[in-house]
Amino acid sequence: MRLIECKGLSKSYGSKQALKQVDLTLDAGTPIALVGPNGAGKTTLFSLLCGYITPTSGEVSLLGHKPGDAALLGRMASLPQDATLDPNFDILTQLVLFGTLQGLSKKEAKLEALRVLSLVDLADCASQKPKSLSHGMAKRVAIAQSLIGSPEIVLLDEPTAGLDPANAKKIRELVRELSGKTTFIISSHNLDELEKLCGQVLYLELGQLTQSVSMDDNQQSQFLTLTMQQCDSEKLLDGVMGLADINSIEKKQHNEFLIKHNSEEDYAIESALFTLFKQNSWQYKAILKGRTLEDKLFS
Ligand SMILES: Nc1ncnc2c1ncn2[C@@H]1O[C@H](COP(=O)(O)OP(=O)(O)OP(=O)(O)O)[C@@H](O)[C@H]1O
Repeated sequence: MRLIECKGLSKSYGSKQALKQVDLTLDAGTPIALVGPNGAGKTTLFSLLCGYITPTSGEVSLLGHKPGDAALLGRMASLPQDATLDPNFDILTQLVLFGTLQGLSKKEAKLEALRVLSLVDLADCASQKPKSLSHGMAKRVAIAQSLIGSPEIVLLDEPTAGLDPANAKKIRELVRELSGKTTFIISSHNLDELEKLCGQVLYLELGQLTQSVSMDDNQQSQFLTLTMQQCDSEKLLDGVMGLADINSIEKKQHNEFLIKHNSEEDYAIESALFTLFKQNSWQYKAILKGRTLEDKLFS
């Protein structure tokens, strides 16, 4: 069964068309990224998938059901960008309530609430009220809430925005760890993060789905992205072009170069590069097989 299917999905707010004829088919698996400039329609698409708003035209289904259908209770969840907690109740009480709304008994809901809080390292805060939490902690509680009942689909809108680097890393690890059972769809502006986490990247622009990029292409493609610590750029461009099986090398940004080659053996190219670096006493920082997500989307 398809995880998510959209056919000709459109949404207008008055005269503003936020989403235009989006056709989309997603299957369960590695996390899927949703990227696009401000105002591209990402939140609108998430809101349609959650059933918070209805389409102007077109169809959308999740696990074979319409958004908001009772059959999806406990099978899909979302972390909205502006998720807020009720200031009057402690964290545990709020999470237990969400568990019981999914059909768990009070006892089961309490165990589940504590389980998801420990996933985000906040079990110690269970009895605290939201006002005593930092912004990042509140965000982690909201992520915990979306994990109640181990849903098959979880939509995360900017899950690591505002989190410190250590906590952002923990959330990425958590998403990776839970990805066998849950398919995460993550809207974010952080391309580095999405590149590390996601198997597929959807690009929305002016309400239209303009690109769907598979990160697995990296393994097959004959590209290397080279980031140098220090080097003479002109000399590097000439030096690399002088190696066997090189089609082109392009400077992408400061100390970052994209190499296209026609060798079946990445290893042969890599070893020729290392020899070149040694001859010139250049230090490299990273060699990535394939192109960066930024390069795939914007060039
Ligand atoms: N309730 C609304 N009423 C009128 N226009 C809206 C409404 N919600 C969104 N829009 C408009 O629809 C378009 C898409 O907005 P949306 O919030 O879906 O974009 P987004 O990709 O999530 O943006 P961001 O990255 O800034 O969060 C924008 O032009 C926005 O101004």
